[in-house]
Amino acid sequence: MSKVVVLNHPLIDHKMTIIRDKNTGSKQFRESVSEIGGLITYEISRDFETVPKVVESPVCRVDGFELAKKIVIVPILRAGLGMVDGIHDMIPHAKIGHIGLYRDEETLQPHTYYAKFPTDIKESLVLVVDPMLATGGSASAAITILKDRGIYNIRYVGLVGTPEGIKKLQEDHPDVDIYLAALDSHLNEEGYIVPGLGDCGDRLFGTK
Ligand SMILES: O=P(O)(O)OC[C@H]1O[C@H](OP(=O)(O)OP(=O)(O)O)[C@H](O)[C@@H]1O
Ligand SMILES: O=c1cc[nH]c(=O)[nH]1
Ligand SMILES: [Mg+2]
Repeated sequence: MSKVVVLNHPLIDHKMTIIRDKNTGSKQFRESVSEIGGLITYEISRDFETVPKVVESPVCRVDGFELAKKIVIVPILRAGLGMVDGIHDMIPHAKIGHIGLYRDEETLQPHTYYAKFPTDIKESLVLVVDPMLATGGSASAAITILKDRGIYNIRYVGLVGTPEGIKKLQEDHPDVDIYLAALDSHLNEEGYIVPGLGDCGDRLFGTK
């Protein structure tokens, strides 16, 4: 069974409260989503494998390290895009793939409209990023899209999750560890996370 890590960090909690606040404007919302993406990445990269690397400092030869695996960030469009800059700031050499999915408002089922990945993604550690893990349908479908292409080294990185979403993701993809900034109570009848932060895509892009 996969690991579920709910990050417990004062800066993350502080910024999560900013984005939960309905009075937060779109500029601060966007900036905070991105910054939380960066903070999560710093925390979850503690166990990234490294390999030795020798360099010459201006003074002498020094034994150092570099990341063993390439990293690919795969945001689920649209809302996942909001986390990309913050993650990329932490791992500037990471490449970026994209999966386009939207959730049908009535059935809550995910529909795929786009998928594009770097050519060397199979040898990379893939971070699937999406702020909202609600029913878990979108995250599960995105990971299935990757696995159908032979991509298996995957972690899910989100901001707000629900027990329902975690259960779905763990059942469908027991090999994919789940990292979240917060675990919320439940879904309401419209499939929104309670307390959540509303429609993340709409708040990021001003579409409502
Ligand atoms: O866990 P689920 O029940 O599948 O819900 C979560 C999905 O819903 C939102 O996307 P949405 O469909 O609103 O698309 P958008 O990001 O383009 O607004 C969110 O960004 C997730 O991708
Ligand atoms: O609460 C929710 C659930 C799905 N998608 C969102 O943006 N918010
Ligand atoms: Mg949306």
